[in-house]
Amino acid sequence: MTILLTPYRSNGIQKLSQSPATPKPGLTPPALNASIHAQRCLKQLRSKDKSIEKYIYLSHLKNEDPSIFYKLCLENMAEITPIIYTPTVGDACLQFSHIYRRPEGLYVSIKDKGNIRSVLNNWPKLDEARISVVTDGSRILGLGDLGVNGMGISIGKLSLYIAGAGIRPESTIPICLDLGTNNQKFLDDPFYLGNRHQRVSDKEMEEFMDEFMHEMFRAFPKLMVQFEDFSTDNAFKYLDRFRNKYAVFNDDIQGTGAVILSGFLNAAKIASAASGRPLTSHRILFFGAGSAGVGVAMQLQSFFTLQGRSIEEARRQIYLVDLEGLVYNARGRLPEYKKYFSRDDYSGPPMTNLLDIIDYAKPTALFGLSTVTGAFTPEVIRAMAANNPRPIIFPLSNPVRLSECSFADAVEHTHGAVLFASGSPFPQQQYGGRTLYPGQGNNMYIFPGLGLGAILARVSSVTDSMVEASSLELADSLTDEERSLGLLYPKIERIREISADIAKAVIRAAQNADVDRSNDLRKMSDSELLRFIHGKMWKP
Ligand SMILES: NC(=O)C1=CN([C@@H]2O[C@H](COP(=O)(O)OP(=O)(O)OC[C@H]3O[C@@H](n4cnc5c(N)ncnc54)[C@H](OP(=O)(O)O)[C@@H]3O)[C@@H](O)[C@H]2O)C=CC1
Ligand SMILES: CC(=O)C(=O)O
Ligand SMILES: [Mg+2]
Repeated sequence: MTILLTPYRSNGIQKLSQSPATPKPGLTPPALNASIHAQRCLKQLRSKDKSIEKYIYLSHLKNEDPSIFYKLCLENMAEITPIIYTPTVGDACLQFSHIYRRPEGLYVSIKDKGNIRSVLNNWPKLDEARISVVTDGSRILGLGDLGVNGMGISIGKLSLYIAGAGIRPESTIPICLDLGTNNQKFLDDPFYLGNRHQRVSDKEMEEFMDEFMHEMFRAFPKLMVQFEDFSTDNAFKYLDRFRNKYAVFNDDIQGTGAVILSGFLNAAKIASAASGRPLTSHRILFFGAGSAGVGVAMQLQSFFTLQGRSIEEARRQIYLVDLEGLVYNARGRLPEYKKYFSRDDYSGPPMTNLLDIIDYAKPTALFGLSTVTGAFTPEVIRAMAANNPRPIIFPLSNPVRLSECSFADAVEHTHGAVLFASGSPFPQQQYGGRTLYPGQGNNMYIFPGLGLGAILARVSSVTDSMVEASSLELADSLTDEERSLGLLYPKIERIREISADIAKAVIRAAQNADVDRSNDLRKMSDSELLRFIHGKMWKP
C-alpha cells in the first residue's frame, strides 16, 4: 500500500498507478507507516460524533488516499458501509449541495443535449471505464426527487463496487443526469448545484436518454451501466428500452429482485420447516408496488415457476398493496407495471387497511417497499405471527428512518419468531437468552458481483438468467456457522468472497445465454475461473 503525496485532482480519479511506491525523503514525517496510518484514520473517524461528519471525513479520505480508504472499508465493512451507503448516504444526498467540496463524478445536463459526446469525452480515463452508476436523482432511496444531489448515490454505490468486488477505482464513473427537479425546496435554495427548473417533459427526456446511451457506449465501449433510483415509470421504461441494446440493468428492479429472492429463499426454508408448508406455496404480500416491489415480485414469480409452479399459480401467490390499498382489477385504471400482479379474484370495495389485507391474503411473507415509516405496526406484526409460526417480515425501505418497522419491534411482537431483513441495518437483539441477528436485504449484496461478472465476461446485455444466477448464488453462500446463527444473508465482511462466487455464476449464465464476448473464460474450469476472478480484483 502506498500513501499518496499528491493526489490527482480531477473528478475523483486518483492517479493510483503513479503514486510513489516509496515516498521521497522529507516529504512525509519520518515515522509514517501505512498500517499505523490506517489505524490513525480509523481513530479520527471514530472520534466524530455525527454520522454526516464521518461521511465527510471518509469522502475526503477517499479522494486524498483511496488505498487507505478502501483498506479501512474492507477491514471494517460492517462499521463503514452504513456511513458511505444507506442510511448516511441518504442524509449526504439531502445535504449534497451544502456539504459539496470538490468535483467527483460526471454531470450530464439537459443543456448538453445534442452535445453529449463532448461532455463524455472530458472524462479523464476513457479507456479505463468499465462500470457506471447512472441516476437522474428523481427518487433517491425513499427520499423523493433530490435532483442533482442524487450524485451521492452513484458515488456510494460505486464505492461498494470497488470495496466489495475489487473493481479498479479508475474504472468507475458515477454519473448524475440533470434533467431538472420538481423539488421546490431545492429550486429555492441558493446553494442548490443543479439546473434551476422543473423536470423536462417525457418526450424531451426520451430524446436525451437515447442520445446519452448511444454516446456512452461509443465513448466507453467496454462499459456496463447500472440505472439507479429513477422514478418508477422511468425505471421500468428505460430498462425496457435499452436492455436488449446495451449492457445495462436496473438496480432497484433487478438488483433488489435478486437480493430479496435470495433472503426469501433462506427464510422460507426455515419457515417451511416450522409450518410444513412447501417452499413453493408461500404467499407474499408487498406493501409498496413501485419499481422495487414489482421488481421483487417478478423475481419471486420467476423462481416459483422454475420450481414447477405454473405461471398462473405463481402469479396468484403474490399480492400488491399501494397507496390505494390492495391492487385488483375491479379497482379501476392501473399503471402498466402494476397490471400483471393485479388480483382478478377480488372485486369488493377497496381494501385499504393492511390488517384487513393480511386477514384476506393470509401471507406467509410481508415485504415493505413503500417508504412508509412504521407501517408495520405492532398489530400488523402480531397478525403475521398469528398466521405463521415463523413469519417472514422484511421492512426494506431506505434509509433506516423510513423502515416499515424496526428489528426490535419485529422481535418483540413475534416473541422472537420473526425471520427478518431490512433495507438498512438494525442492531442485533437479545431475546429469551439468545442473540437474534437482523438480515440486511439490500441490493449491495448483488450489484458488485453481478457487475464484476458482467465486465469480465464483456457481456453485450444483462439477461434475466444472469440476475437470477446472482440471486441463487447469494442464497447458497451462507456458511454452516452463518446458518446456525439464523442469518438470512452472509456476513458483510465476506463480501469479496461472495462477489467472486456471484461473478462466476453470472459469467456462466452469460455464456449459456450467449451474451459473453470473452471466449477465453469459456475454456476455464470452475476453479480456474474463480481463481481468475480473484486475480482480477483490485486490492488496496
Ligand atoms: N432494500 C433494498 O435493496 C431496496 C430498497 N428500496 C426502497 O424501497 C422503497 C421504495 O422504492 P421504489 O419501489 O423504487 O419506490 P416507488 O416510489 O416506485 O414505490 C413506492 C410504492 O409504495 C407505495 N406507497 C407509498 N405510500 C404508501 C402508503 N401510505 N400505503 C401503501 N403504499 C404506499 C406507492 O404507491 P403508489 O404506487 O400508489 O404511488 C408505491 O407503489 C424506497 O424506500 C427505497 O429506498 C428500493 C430499492 C432497493
Ligand atoms: C438500496 C437502494 O437501491 C434503494 O434504496 O434505492
Ligand atoms: Mg436504489
